[in-house]
Amino acid sequence: MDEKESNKTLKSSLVDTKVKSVIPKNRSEVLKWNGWGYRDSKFKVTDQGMIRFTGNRYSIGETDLPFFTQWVQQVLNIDLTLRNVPREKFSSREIPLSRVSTNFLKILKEMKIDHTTDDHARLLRSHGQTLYDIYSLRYGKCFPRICDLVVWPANHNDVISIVELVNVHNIVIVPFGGGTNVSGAVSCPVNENRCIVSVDTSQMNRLLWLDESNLLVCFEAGVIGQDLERELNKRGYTCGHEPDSYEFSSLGGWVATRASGMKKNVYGNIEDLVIDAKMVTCKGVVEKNSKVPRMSSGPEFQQIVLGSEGTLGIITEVTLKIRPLPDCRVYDSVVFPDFESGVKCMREVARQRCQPVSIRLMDNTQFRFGQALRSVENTFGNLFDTFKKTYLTHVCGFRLESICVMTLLFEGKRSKVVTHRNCIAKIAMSFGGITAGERNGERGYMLTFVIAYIRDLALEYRVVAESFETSVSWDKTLSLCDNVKKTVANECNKLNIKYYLISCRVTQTYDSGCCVYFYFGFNWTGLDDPVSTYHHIETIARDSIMASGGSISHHHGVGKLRTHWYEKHMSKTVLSLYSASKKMLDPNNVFANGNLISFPLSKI
Ligand SMILES: Cc1cc2nc3c(=O)[nH]c(=O)nc-3n(C[C@H](O)[C@H](O)[C@H](O)COP(=O)(O)OP(=O)(O)OC[C@H]3O[C@@H](n4cnc5c(N)ncnc54)[C@H](O)[C@@H]3O)c2cc1C
Repeated sequence: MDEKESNKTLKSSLVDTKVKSVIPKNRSEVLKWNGWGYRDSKFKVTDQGMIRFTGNRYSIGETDLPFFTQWVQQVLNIDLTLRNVPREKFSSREIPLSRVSTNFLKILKEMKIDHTTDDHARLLRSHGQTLYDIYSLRYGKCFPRICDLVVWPANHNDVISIVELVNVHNIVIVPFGGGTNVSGAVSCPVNENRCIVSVDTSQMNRLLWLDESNLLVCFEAGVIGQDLERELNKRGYTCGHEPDSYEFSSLGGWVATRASGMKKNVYGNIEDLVIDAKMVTCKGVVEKNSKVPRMSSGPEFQQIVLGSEGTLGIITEVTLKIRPLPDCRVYDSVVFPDFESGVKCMREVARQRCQPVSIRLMDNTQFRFGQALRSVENTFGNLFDTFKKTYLTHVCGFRLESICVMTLLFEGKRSKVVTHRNCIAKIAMSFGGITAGERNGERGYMLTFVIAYIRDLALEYRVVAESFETSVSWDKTLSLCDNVKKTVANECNKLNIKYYLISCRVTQTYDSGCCVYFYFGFNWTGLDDPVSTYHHIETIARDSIMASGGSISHHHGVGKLRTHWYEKHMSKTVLSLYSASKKMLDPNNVFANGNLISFPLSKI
């Protein structure tokens, strides 16, 4: 290496920058306290009875959505004049009192560790984004148990001090990243009598170093996805990890839940991106002592950090692979006569290993739903505009009731993207697919971020909804989708639920299978307890997933919601291995958030 090159490495290695986050320490200044996302962004019904998306953060902002308005009325039989107004906030009387001792608070003060016992700060960090969480905040009772205290470590050393301290004082720790989990992962166990501390990692978000020679970066674990990506983009790089929640979820959360981003085909899932992750446990720090790309040195015990879900320690720093920013991004889309042709095409693309950064397939219901989310001005180029509709139905012989759409995102050098696009188009054609253009592809990806806001509107009009996902081998994909849809439909019929939606999309592909993501929602008019009913049907759907060869989760993790299946589907030896690790790393069970395994470890 010449001197100039080595100086560059040295210079780029010493970054250590505090990142100014889009999300302030007082989260509710910018984020909703009782729903998804930014406070200024939401679906609402105007005085004219039209659904509109507010704010200008997303491209469908500040426009009327007449087709969507019609769609919700027809499919879910929603009466938009009957709004179920959510509560403004809980009174202090409704929020469980903090049980922290004054002595412990005094010690934190002496140690200069930032903390609060404020009611709303504690409440905000005691839930994720499950239907139960959000429904309870808006219409139900406050959670029976919330954390007693929030602490904000400033760095790795603060975390070491906190972990030592809670062991001495027999206090429970729940690590908190972005709070976007959909598994009950940060909720406090109801029967926990010890004091519970939420360790909010958000102030631990420095870019520690960037190694341009080896394409590595090290961030503190509290950095939020969009902040991390912005800091890298400024310097000409990307990490390419883009879960649909990346605007609000944290690096530590991604590692702790084994997250998957939509661009995993090129950049990898989080486990492919992480070179090293420091985790502070009660018995010391788990970390590697070198940042090499691969090692053959016995079982990699350090992997235990991935998917640990806050049960073993606190992740403080993560070293990730990065890539130079791509020259261009190109969207595309393909229409298929039916879901089966689409799945077969995706399977062939995976077999030839020519997936672009992202490839997704929406079923007919989701396709229609996506088309409904357009404004009047935006009709041109849409698959439902008269010309295209006529072409698809009369010329190609497609039926609007069965067509589905594959959306594609390509990144890289322009010339390569062109070749890649042609290659996919050729495969798609052999399965009866017809290219539907960039615009439909781009809309598909933009809607990914906006769809998450719909549930809050739905709740206001007596619709409960949630998503659930799985991974499955290719040979079982179609039957799994079919079985789950039928199971849900049967159960809805049994329960006399007339207006519901169950739809799916294939979101990730692998050599041997894919990830399937379901949306399910129903109009609960006439039912007493919509959340329990939802939970009951989702449980039956998950049983059907497992019986159809699917997994407990592709990326949402286990949390508390899926412990039942985790315990059933892991072998006894695996459970004993986890139990032994837990007892060794956390002998006092201070990381007692109750994720993964719900029964006492002594029973294993
Ligand atoms: C709209 C929406 C879209 C989503 N899309 C995706 C997606 O595309 N892909 C995907 O993988 N997931 C997705 N999720 C799920 C969720 O965003 C991920 O699980 C995410 O990784 C959670 O990160 P977080 O920072 O919000 O973690 P939190 O919700 O704060 O915590 C999740 C778990 O991780 C633990 N944890 C957090 N930080 C640390 C730390 N530093 N050390 C130790 N443990 C820690 C917590 O204790 C908890 O057990 C989505 C969720 C929503 C609501």
